[in-house]
Amino acid sequence: MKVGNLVGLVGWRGMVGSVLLDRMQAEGDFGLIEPVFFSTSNAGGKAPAQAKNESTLKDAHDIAALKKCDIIITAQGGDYTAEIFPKLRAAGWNGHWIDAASTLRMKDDAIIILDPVNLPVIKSALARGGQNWIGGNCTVSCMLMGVGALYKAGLVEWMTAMTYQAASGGGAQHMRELLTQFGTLNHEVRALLDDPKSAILEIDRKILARQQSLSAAETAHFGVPLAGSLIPWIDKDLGIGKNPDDAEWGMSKEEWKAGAETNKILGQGAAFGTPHTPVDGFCVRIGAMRCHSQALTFKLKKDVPTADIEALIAADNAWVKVVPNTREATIHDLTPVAVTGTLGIPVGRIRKLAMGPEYVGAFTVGDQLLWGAAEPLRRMLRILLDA
Ligand SMILES: NC(=O)C1=CN([C@@H]2O[C@H](COP(=O)(O)OP(=O)(O)OC[C@H]3O[C@@H](n4cnc5c(N)ncnc54)[C@H](OP(=O)(O)O)[C@@H]3O)[C@@H](O)[C@H]2O)C=CC1
Ligand SMILES: N[C@@H](CC(=O)OP(=O)(O)O)C(=O)O
Repeated sequence: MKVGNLVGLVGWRGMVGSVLLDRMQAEGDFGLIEPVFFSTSNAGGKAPAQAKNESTLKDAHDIAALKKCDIIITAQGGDYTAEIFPKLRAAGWNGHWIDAASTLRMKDDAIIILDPVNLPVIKSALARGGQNWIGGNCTVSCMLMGVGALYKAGLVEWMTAMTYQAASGGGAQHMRELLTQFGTLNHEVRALLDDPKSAILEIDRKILARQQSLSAAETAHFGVPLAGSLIPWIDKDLGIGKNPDDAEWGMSKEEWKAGAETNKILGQGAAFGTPHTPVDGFCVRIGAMRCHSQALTFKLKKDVPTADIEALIAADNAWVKVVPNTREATIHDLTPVAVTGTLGIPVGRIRKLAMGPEYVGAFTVGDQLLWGAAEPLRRMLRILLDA
């Protein structure tokens, strides 16, 4: 059945929502829909420029107003989803819910959307009457956009991902806090930096002293200094399982998502214990702004020549780009600075590892607000409108 085009937008003013609106504008999505803009804080206020007939903001808690929409896209956050989604469904709404938040991701009736990787999974759920379409974890989505080809080819026995995740993953306030910390540290040693004869160990000592004395207000969001440091834990502590055989033994929630979501996106068993490809590693917050980077190690099911691996990856989708494994290409093309604000997903450092011919390393970078959050949502909208 043809899906209607009355589209409710919730969370459009936030960081993810703003990136989403920009992309929808750039791709002409607003020409295909009748948008209705909602707000949790400013109902009755002026809707943004993309509004057509509905020029004022509706109340994002008004179930009756939400119920009129054929499709709702939300980047408002998990608390909003947890509160509103069950009420809407309980009120009999059977429209399509497209969501950036993780709340519903692992529900049986939800599909994690990343169509360049799992269009068949999406199409088959749509044919079965699926209505809940949830964006994946940013790190997982960026990783699969880069190396999904190896999974699709059935080559992966297992994979580890060691991540270098940007401040934006925590939200806008985390980005501000990181930059403020950088500024504070720079200010601390400014005079010494300006003097070419000053001693570097004196600068280092002052920086460390300032990092260690940052106040609670200066570390309110990350909890500890991030500028000039790193934090090897992201998202909740899942705690210690009942016994060491528990798959979740000692994992952070971000690390758990790597295995659970990768397998669910691919349409394989999502839970540990069901047939799945083991994916595990360590997730680390670093002082980048909005690109997540990852060092990947694969154990392949067989020895595949490096050139064939590169060719498979390069041919997988329109956004992935293989970066030659040279110093020059790597330092210019395989960094957050090179990738930020683009949909490009470079994959480089592809090489066989010393452990044996089936062991392959790779490094990939992705803008976590684009492929990691906003882009899969607007592409799902287009899939629904085209259905
Ligand atoms: N940040 C990320 O990397 C990712 C986030 N997500 C999901 O998206 C959700 C939203 O994330 P994010 O966009 O970072 O959250 P934001 O905090 O930027 O925005 C969320 C909402 O906060 C309200 N808000 C209050 N003050 C402001 C302000 N000064 N500027 C803008 N909005 C404001 C807005 O709602 P209103 O207009 O109704 O007041 C807005 O929609 C997350 O909770 C998460 O579930 C998913 C993937 C990645
Ligand atoms: N947890 C991610 C960001 C994020 O929002 O993830 P999720 O959508 O899985 O909650 C990070 O901190 O980098």
